[in-house]
Amino acid sequence: MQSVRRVAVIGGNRIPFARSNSRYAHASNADMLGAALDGLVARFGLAGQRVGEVVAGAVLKHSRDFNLTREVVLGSRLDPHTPAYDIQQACGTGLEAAILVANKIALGQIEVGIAGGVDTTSDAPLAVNEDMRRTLIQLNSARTLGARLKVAAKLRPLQPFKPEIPRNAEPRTGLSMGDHAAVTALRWNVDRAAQDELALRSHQRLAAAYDKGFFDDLMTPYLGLTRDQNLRPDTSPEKLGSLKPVFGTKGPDAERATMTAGNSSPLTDGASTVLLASEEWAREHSLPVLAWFSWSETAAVDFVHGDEGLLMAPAYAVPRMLARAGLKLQDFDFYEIHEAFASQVLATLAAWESPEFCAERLGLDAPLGSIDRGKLNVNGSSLAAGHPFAATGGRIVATLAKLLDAKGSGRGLISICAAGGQGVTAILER
Ligand SMILES: CC(=O)SCCNC(=O)CCNC(=O)[C@H](O)C(C)(C)COP(=O)(O)OP(=O)(O)OC[C@H]1O[C@@H](n2cnc3c(N)ncnc32)[C@H](O)[C@@H]1OP(=O)(O)O
Repeated sequence: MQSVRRVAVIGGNRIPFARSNSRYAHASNADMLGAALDGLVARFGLAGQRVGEVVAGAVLKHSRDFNLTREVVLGSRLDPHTPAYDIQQACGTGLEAAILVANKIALGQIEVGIAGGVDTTSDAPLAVNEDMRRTLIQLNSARTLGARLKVAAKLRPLQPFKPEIPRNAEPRTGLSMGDHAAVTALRWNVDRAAQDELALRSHQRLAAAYDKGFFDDLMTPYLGLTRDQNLRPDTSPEKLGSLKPVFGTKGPDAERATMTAGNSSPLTDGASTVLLASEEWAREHSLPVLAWFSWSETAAVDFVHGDEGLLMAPAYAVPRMLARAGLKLQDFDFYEIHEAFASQVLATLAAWESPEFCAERLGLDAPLGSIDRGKLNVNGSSLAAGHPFAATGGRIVATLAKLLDAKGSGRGLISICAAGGQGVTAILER
């Protein structure tokens, strides 16, 4: 096997993210991923080229989209001989796709690849209920009129019309992501003011990045949007402070609920793509390297039987990755911690500062310590940009790579929590 090679992040392209049921209400996952990919192909002159692999995914997708990514590639200007496939690791999908592509490049299996992700909650796959589904399948395979009538007789009036609507909830607990995060917020004493402050900063920083033109070469306008629709440059501590809690509002701790629509990421539609390549490929194509994709780690927590917290897996993944890379938590110029909820970011930082957590859960002699908050999500994150689940990883990789390129040297940490108690993390270097 070939020895490990350096993996270059060449650039990214996404479409502006839209609020659910708004500007992209009539766009499908294929439309949006196609738009993000078309922009990437145009930006890097990839039309007609056979790329080693395209890996992407969607958390919510229709059954017709069994290999959404391949369909999107076939509809793109890439050479149709480009292999492509879907993966799914909830909100970690986009970053995990980048890790898969990076690993193949590192091992010399491919020279260049594209990672991506897309999601829409506006076009969520509604299914008919279980009884109706089975009956329809039987009806379709019944061979004679008599057999069909027999199956059709099983249909009860109105019953067929009760759909199964996908819920943003954990199958094993029935709790939403937000309600899980609310339990963790209490466990780590994350207060409301700190969450609102993080949210405010996210909006201010994203707005400033747009004003500076930071996203000009990372984004393609789509369906009339040129900026993320959720961005509220005019939000204020007063407005954020006036919003009512929406998660953790039931049960004995309802009075202590702190999570609102302002300090939670919104339901969002959007897509992103990232171009990764070997150093040689970048040189041959005269494309500059923004950053190197150097380390990654995933972790999972037992949120069903244990008290680790559904969205706390990055708190475990990052220290493992640091140990392998021989780095300290403070050895970074940028920290990109996905803002699923402000409370999730703050609980993760509190865990790394906690001597008890670091000793008992991570087996460390000393806590990881605190980070320079000025280096955290410097161009905003999901609270302001929105969070189309599988597209968030690509947004973050491209953003961080460009930040490192602009700085000229340094290191950035990516941390993404995901449903199912998983966390996907990575390090980019320049
Ligand atoms: C691993 C992971 O990433 S887990 C995360 C997965 N994602 C999720 O779970 C999504 C969580 N989010 C949600 O479910 C929804 O967005 C909710 C429940 C938080 C909010 O939904 P909605 O109530 O539809 O949100 P909406 O956008 O209407 O906001 C509610 C109100 O807050 C206001 N608001 C929201 N954000 C802000 C802000 N930053 N500043 C000022 N006002 C705001 C809105 O204007 C609206 O006010 P109005 O009622 O006067 O019109």
